Amino acid sequence: MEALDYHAEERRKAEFNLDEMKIVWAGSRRNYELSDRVARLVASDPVFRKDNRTMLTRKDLFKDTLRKAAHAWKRIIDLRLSEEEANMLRSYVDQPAFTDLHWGMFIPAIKGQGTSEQHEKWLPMAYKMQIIGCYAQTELGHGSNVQGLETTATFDPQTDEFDLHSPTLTSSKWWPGGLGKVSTHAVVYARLITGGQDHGVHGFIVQLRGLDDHLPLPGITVGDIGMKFGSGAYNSMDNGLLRFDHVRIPRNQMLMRVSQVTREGKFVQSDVPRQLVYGTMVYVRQTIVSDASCALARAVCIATRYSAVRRQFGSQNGGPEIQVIDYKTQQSRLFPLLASAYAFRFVGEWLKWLYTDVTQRLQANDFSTLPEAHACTAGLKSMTTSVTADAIEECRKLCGGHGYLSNSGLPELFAVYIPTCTYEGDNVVLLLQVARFLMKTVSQLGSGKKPVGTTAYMGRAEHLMQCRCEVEMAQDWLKPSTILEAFEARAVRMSIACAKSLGKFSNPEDGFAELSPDLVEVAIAHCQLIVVSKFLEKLQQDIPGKGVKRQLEILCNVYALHLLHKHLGDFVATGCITPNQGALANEQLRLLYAQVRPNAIALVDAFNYTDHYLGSILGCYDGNVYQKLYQEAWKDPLNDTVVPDGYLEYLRPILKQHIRTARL
Ligand SMILES: CCCCCCCCCCCCCCCCCCCC(=O)SCCNC(=O)CCNC(=O)[C@H](O)C(C)(C)COP(=O)(O)OP(=O)(O)OC[C@H]1O[C@@H](n2cnc3c(N)ncnc32)[C@H](O)[C@@H]1OP(=O)(O)O
Ligand SMILES: Cc1cc2nc3c(=O)[nH]c(=O)nc-3n(C[C@H](O)[C@H](O)[C@H](O)COP(=O)(O)OP(=O)(O)OC[C@H]3O[C@@H](n4cnc5c(N)ncnc54)[C@H](O)[C@@H]3O)c2cc1C
Repeated sequence: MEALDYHAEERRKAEFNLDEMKIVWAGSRRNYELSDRVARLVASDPVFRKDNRTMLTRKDLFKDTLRKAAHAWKRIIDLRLSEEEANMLRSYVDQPAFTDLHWGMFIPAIKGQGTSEQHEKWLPMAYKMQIIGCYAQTELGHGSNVQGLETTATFDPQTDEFDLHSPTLTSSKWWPGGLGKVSTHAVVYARLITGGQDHGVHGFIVQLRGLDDHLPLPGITVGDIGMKFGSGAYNSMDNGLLRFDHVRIPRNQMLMRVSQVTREGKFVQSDVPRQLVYGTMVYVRQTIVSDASCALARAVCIATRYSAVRRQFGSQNGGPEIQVIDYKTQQSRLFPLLASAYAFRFVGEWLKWLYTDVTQRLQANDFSTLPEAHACTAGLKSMTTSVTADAIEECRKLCGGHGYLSNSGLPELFAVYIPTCTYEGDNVVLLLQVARFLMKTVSQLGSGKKPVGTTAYMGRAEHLMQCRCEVEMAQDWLKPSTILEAFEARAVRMSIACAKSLGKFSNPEDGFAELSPDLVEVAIAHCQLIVVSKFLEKLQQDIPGKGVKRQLEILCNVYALHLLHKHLGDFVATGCITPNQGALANEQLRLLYAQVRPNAIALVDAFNYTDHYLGSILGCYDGNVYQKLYQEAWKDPLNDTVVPDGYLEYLRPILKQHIRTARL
């Protein structure tokens, strides 16, 4: 007998070819097929079960993580999975683990900052997981201010070694994932000191634990920093603390691509910019943008499917009540998030291209695009994670009371996701980096140096400062060039206004500090422009499949116009549009929501998430929500007994006392 599909009617309404949309979402047919195969592999494996995760104690959760990581590694070896498939498998296992840092930061740090000899020595061991590494940069006293780190690595020419030391309490390494209980090695960031001179922060490969007994090596104190936000969630990760008491490592364990220390103890700075020491962060920020689209898509998939099942009010003549997805307020909260998931997917694709391009240039000693790559990765990491974190919470509210249940999947998704706003660079700190880059670009506008890449629009500042939006009717807002010009004009006008205000300060740094809230807004406007423009560029491509391009055009317009509506103050105050044109944009937005509505379920089906990965009763594919919620409730350990533990000690005496009091 065929299983019931509560969404069948919704699926029939779709006006586009779902299979083709799945390919667009995955990036290519090949990606789709790989990802689909790996997702099913994980979903069908009982070791990767995760429905009981939030009930586990920290110790049990951690052991479960080790078990899953070991099993994942076995599957990767047995099935001879490629690096790409292995990464997919780890992400579908969906449990933060030391392996994220080993593959995601330790190996990239060695690859990006190590010499070829260091690659030859360390990478084969790391690839085979004969050593496991983490990325130990942040300290108890400093995270954002990397140049303020206190751990020292002092060169001793007598022994040809570095002496690693934690001189103060605040110099203790604090937060690195995988450090607390697992890593045998770390790339440690410390101040390099030679001949009494401080050369700033550099990376060093340091062994932390014995490879036979896993015990900390002499001079090393290491442990876990404790429970974090939420149940389950990021508590599967052993974020750690680490102190060095004059730990000795050989000279050749300093990562020496950017600068070197000779046998005599001479510090040599190569032609490579010192910012390359920060290269791993650029790499990870880029991956975080793609991950944002996945997390956002996941929350939106849950909220959309549930909104189609849930009915409240409006029954007529005893007929069914209204599906909550048909309420305009629900649509105006949900559909912009759906559009944002697609928008972040495409900007993530583009950012991956940008990162690959800058990496190839760096290999050829062309460092010209590094500042832009830094600004784009920093800004988009910040913007996409902030939006996604807020969106997950919004999706929880969109699911009403049931969204608050752990088995909706949303509380744990929120808890696991929100630290992305902090790690790999606090989002405000990163936006200020973007603002610096923009102010520098504006200051060079008169110099004849033509802005390129994502700031090319500033080269048309003269036009953008005085252009007038030509929208007269709601449908005029559907013209891509109209949308793009409005976003460009807003970004350039906000930038130039801030630059002018900065010019009033005698000390530019004082001005930057004073105006930093405005500068953050400028950076956000610029990042939103990037996302809108990359979505529009995507639509220039040949996109096959009945109705697929049309749906993407609708989503792109929803994305852009909801931003315009949300930031109407900016657009009107800078004179880019009139209040009436703002009202027309809102009118058009309502019409667009009506066009999204029949396609909503199919648009989230296109993410191709398995029920295992979604981990949500409210978001399950067949929509059989109520029966599953009811069955699940009985699985809670509190329901193992009819009368709860503690009744005799604590409840009964009160109840009896109540009876006695009543009798008095
Ligand atoms: C190979 C297999 C791959 C397998 C993949 C496996 C899949 C996994 C996917 C990946 C998942 C990863 C796991 C996720 C979990 C991550 C856990 C989180 C880890 C961490 O949090 S690590 C710690 C991160 N810490 C930070 O981000 C600190 C933030 N602070 C900074 O970055 C900098 O200090 C700051 C604030 C940007 C700059 O401070 P400032 O003091 O002003 O800077 P400097 O004086 O040092 O330099 C100024 C100068 O440099 C430019 N700059 C700054 N940063 C960069 C950079 N990154 N790149 C290029 N240029 C940079 C800056 O703009 C200034 O330029 P000027 O021209 O103005 O001088
Ligand atoms: C779950 C998790 C995992 C992590 N994993 C790792 C890891 O594997 N390896 C590692 O090395 N680190 C790791 N970290 C540390 C992380 O990178 C830092 O916490 C992060 O970079 C933020 O730095 P901070 O904690 O010093 O924040 P702070 O800089 O102290 O931020 C506190 C507040 O001050 C504000 N602020 C700071 N500077 C400025 C400024 N210049 N202007 C305006 N406002 C400012 C911030 O916006 C924020 O509101 C992890 C952190 C978390 C939460």
